[in-house]
Amino acid sequence: MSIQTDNSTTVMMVNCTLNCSTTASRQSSGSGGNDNTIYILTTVIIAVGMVGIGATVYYKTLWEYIKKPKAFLLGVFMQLIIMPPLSWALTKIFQMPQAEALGVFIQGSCPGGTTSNIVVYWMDGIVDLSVAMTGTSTLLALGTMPLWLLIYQKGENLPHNLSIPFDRLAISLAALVIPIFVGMVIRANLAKYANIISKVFIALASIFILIMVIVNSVVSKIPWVVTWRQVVLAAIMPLIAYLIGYLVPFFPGLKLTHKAGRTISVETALQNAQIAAAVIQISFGKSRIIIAMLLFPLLYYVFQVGYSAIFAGIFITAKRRGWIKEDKEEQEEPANAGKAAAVEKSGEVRKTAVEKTKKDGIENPNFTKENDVAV
Ligand SMILES: C[C@H](CCC(=O)NCCS(=O)(=O)O)[C@H]1CC[C@H]2[C@@H]3CC[C@@H]4C[C@H](O)CC[C@]4(C)[C@H]3C[C@H](O)[C@]12C
Ligand code: NA
Repeated sequence: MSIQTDNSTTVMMVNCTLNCSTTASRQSSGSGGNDNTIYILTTVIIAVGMVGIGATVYYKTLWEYIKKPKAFLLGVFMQLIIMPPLSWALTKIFQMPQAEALGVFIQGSCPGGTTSNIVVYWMDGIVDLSVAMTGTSTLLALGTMPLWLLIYQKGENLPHNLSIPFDRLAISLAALVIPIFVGMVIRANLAKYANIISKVFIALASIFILIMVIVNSVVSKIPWVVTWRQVVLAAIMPLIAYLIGYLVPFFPGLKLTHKAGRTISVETALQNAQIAAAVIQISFGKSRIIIAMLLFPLLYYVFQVGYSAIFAGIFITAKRRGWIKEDKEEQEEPANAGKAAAVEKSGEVRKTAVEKTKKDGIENPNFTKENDVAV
């Protein structure tokens, strides 16, 4: 059994090596001349958001998470090792037709979405940890994505050579790492402005990403063919990912905090939909079967952001009403140790403020507020 396609596409796909992937993407933009503009605009907006995210990250805290890598490796493991087989299993359970199933698997084998950093910020998770996980999973995806897709191609007997858009994966990585670095430099050197910059930039990016989702979807001339299986899978896949991402950290030996669990949960569920769309467009841009695949990343993106908004809403409300109290164990998070160390080092804050920071387990943005008050 093979994917239904026309001969010219098969020839193109077979001949298509890594080098021609850019050409293929240019050719495929016939189906939507605005695709490159859309891509560049979206990338710039995300980069702006990532400067904001970077401005909440204190380099020492980030380093603490990388030095004690239990939580951060678990997130990367969930993202790169658990999600692909999970997506495969779901396509089997729902007996998805081959082309549609491939779209789902491509989405499942993608690295963590950069949107996770923003969601973790709204959800009062550990942004530093999220940044470490997204960065690492995007970097490692340069290797794991081709590997998973190769395994899938062999296992499912697919006739095509799937093209991995290494250039776009690299751009995705750069658009993540460089702006976060810029933001971290702001935090380290202009601590007074870091708070306002992070708030404004993250808010701007959140609003503009939403606008982009709507505008992009309308402007691109993709035929809107969606099957019920795609909708069902896009609806349950992020939900299952959220659930296992939340439960796994409670595994007896792991002893991770609720906050870390929440962060890993978001990181597991939020997949990079842009990369998935790029893999599909570059590999199948000229083929009619692209219709059966391309809308899945859009659906997945809409659902993952939708769930995130709902969970963040519930969480924030529960916290405001005092239904949720962070555990005592939260104090032992390396984040707080790092922040407390930062406070001590700055020497501008009285000992009591240090104690309070430790006690409350305050996150970075608040820490500066604390700092400002105390100075
Ligand atoms: C704006 C969104 C991602 C924003 C974001 O935050 N990106 C960071 C990476 S991450 O995804 O968070 O990890 C992206 C994610 C999926 C995209 C659709 C995919 C199908 C289709 C492809 C066509 O070429 C253009 C129109 C099209 C409908 C696309 C519109 C828009 O571009 C969408 C919604
Ligand atoms: Na992240």
